Amino acid sequence: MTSTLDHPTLVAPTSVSSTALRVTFQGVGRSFDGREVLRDVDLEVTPGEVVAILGPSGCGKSTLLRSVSGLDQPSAGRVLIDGTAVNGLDTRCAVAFQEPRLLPWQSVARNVSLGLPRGTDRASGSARVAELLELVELDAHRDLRPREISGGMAQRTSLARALARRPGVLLLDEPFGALDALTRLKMQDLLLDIHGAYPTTVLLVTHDVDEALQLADRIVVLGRPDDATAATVTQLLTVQGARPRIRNDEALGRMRSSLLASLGVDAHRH
Ligand SMILES: Nc1ncnc2c1ncn2[C@@H]1O[C@H](COP(=O)(O)OP(=O)(O)OP(=O)(O)O)[C@@H](O)[C@H]1O
Repeated sequence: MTSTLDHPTLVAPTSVSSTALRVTFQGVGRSFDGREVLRDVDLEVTPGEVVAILGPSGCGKSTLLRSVSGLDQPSAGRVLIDGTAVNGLDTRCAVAFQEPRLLPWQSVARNVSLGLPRGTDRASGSARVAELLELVELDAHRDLRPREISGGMAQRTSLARALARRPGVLLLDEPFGALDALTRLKMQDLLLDIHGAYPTTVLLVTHDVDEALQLADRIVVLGRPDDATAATVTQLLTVQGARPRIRNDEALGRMRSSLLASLGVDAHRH
């Protein structure tokens, strides 16, 4: 990778600003074909907060995230953004997935511009794209096509595209899950820089306990209590300490062990 992410000092472009929005889950439940996946999820995410969602595979993390963007509708309860119920695709949110989902025949810059709100005029659109490319350190690579860039660069393009519309809520579904370990750590640092420059509300689904501990203000654990058939919030933890956090900090280590145990993993083996 040819980026300068090894030097993560970032000067926030002054015009990158947004209104971070509150997200409220009220008794959210979801069943598919009569099979209950989620039940009674209640959670309040404050504006500008970073909340990580952990839980065993298939417990409904992505489904919960999709209910915020309107990509999926709960069968019970509701999701509110800034006090208004989500009803269909919600333009206050932007989503980034594990796969960057870039258009292969378009340049990096053009892919980012696809995230601009409809009706953005040409001049402010290209200024916005230039700002975002600088933010994710891709300004030197703006004319390359997706096949010419690394997985990490593609994921940075996807993040920039998600930020293009200045979302009040940024939804990240395993955004770094397909990246190698080193790129993943750099992307976590970059996400903190992005959040510093652009302090929107972030909901992050991850399988990685360390990633959650590094990035989140709070961690939500979804699970099925006492052999219940559906998952709900089984733990809600506040992560202490300003970010970036020291990765081998003792208190974080204790939290890590307890999270791994609650996910059914023996911390001594990992
Ligand atoms: N559109 C759908 N139709 C039917 N079943 C679905 C649909 N979407 C999700 N499911 C089911 O709901 C359950 C939860 O899926 P979801 O993808 O939300 O879990 P997850 O916790 O994100 O999983 P993973 O960690 O493996 O990504 C799974 O059993 C899945 O098969």
